[in-house]
Amino acid sequence: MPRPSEDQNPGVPARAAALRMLDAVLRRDETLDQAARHSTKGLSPSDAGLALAIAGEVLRRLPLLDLTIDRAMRLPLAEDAKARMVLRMALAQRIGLDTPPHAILATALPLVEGGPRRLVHGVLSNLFKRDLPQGAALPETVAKRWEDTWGGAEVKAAEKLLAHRPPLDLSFAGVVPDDFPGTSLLPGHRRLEDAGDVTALPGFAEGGWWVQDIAASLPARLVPSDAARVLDACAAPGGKTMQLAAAGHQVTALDRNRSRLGRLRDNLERTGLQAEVVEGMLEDHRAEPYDAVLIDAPCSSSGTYRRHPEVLYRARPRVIADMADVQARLLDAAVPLVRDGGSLVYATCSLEPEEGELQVRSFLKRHSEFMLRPVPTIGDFGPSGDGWWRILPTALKNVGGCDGFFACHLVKRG
Ligand SMILES: C[S@@+](CC[C@H](N)C(=O)[O-])C[C@H]1O[C@@H](n2cnc3c(N)ncnc32)[C@H](O)[C@@H]1O
Repeated sequence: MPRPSEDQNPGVPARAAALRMLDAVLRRDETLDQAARHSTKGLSPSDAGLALAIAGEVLRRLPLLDLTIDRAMRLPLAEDAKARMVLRMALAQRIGLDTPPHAILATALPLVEGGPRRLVHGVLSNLFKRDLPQGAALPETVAKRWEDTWGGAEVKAAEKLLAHRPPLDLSFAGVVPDDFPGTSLLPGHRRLEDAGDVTALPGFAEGGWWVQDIAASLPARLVPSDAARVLDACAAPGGKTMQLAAAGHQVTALDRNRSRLGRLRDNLERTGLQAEVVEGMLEDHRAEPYDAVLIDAPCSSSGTYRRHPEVLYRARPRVIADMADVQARLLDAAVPLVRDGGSLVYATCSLEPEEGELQVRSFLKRHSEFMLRPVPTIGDFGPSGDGWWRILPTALKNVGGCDGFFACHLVKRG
C-alpha cells in the first residue's frame, strides 16, 4: 500500500501504520503482532502503540462500525474500499480512544488524499454530531457459531468483554507479597486493572512473576504434585513451563519454534527458574516415559478474542478443522511418552468444541488405555461436561472476565 504524505500532521504516520496493519490482518490473514512488526517500522514506540491501539479498536467493533457507516452513506461503499477502512478507524478512535473529532479529521483526510476526501470529510462531520454506538460486536459468523454452541448469554458476555481492554493477570513463582497491588482470584495470582507499563511493577526485575491470563494458568495446576519428570510438549513462550518449574517439577520444555523458544529462555532467565529446553517436534521426541505430559496445543486461539481481536476474523471453520487435525496428531504422539499411571493434560485457548470436548472424546475412543480424571473446583472454576474445565465468556464476568479455555486431565491406566 503506498504511504501517504505523512509529513502533513505528526499524527498521520501512526494512522497510516494502523491502516497497513488492518490491511495485513483482514486481507492477508496476519496476526496483529505480525502485522505490527512490519507496519510500524520507523515509528516511535508511542506512535507504534497508538497504531496498534487503533487497529485493535477497529477489530473489536468492526460490525457496528460498518453498520454506522452504511447508514450514513447515500450510495453503498465497497467492503474493501480504502475510504471504508479510514472511516472505521476514525469512528473507532472516537468511540474507543476518545480522540477529539478535529484530531481525527486532521489525521484521517491525508490518508485519502487524491481520493474520496470530500466523502470521508462529509460522512465524519455528520457522524461526529450523533451518538455513536459504544459497544463491541462479534462478526456475524462467530456470533452465530457461539450462539449455536454455547447460547446467547455467552455471546452477550463475549461482546461485553470485547468492548474493553482486559485486566492484566500475573502468575507468581512463589508466595504473593501481601503488599502487592491488585486482586487475588486464585493462589499465586494477582489481577490488575490498568496496569500500565508492566516493567515498572514491583518485582519485575527480580522475576518473581510473569504475565499470564488466569484461564491459561489452569492447565498446569492439573499436573499432579508428585509427578517428578514432566514434559511440557508445546512449551514456548513458557508460561506453563515456568508454573511447572516453580511448582518443583523437573521440566523438559519442548517446542518446534526456535524464536519462540528464545523467548522461553529469556523468561526462564528473568525468573531464575530451571528447565531443560529442547527444540523439536513432539512427533519426533524420544525419551523415557514421563510422569506427566502437558500439551498446550496450537489452536485457533478463538478464546483470546479480548486481547487478540483479530482471531475473530482468522478462526474460520477451515482453520479450526485444520488445527483439530494437528491436535489429534499431537495427542497420539504423546501416548508413548506417558508412563503407565501417568498424566496427560490437554489444553487449548479455544472456544471451539472441535479443539476441546470433541477432540478428547475422539482421543478416548482411539486410546482405551486412557481415562478422564475429573478436574477439581478451584476458585470460580468448576468442572463441566465429562469432568473438564470449559471456560466460557461468562466466567469471572463481574470481575473483568478471562480467556476462553479448555483443559482436561487424562490418566493412563497403570
Ligand atoms: C499455545 S502455544 C504454547 C504456549 C505455551 N504453552 C505457554 O504457556 O506459553 C503452542 C505451541 O506449540 C508449538 N508447536 C506446534 N506444533 C508443535 C509440534 N509438533 N511439536 C512441538 N511444538 C509444537 C508452537 O510452536 C507453539 O509455541
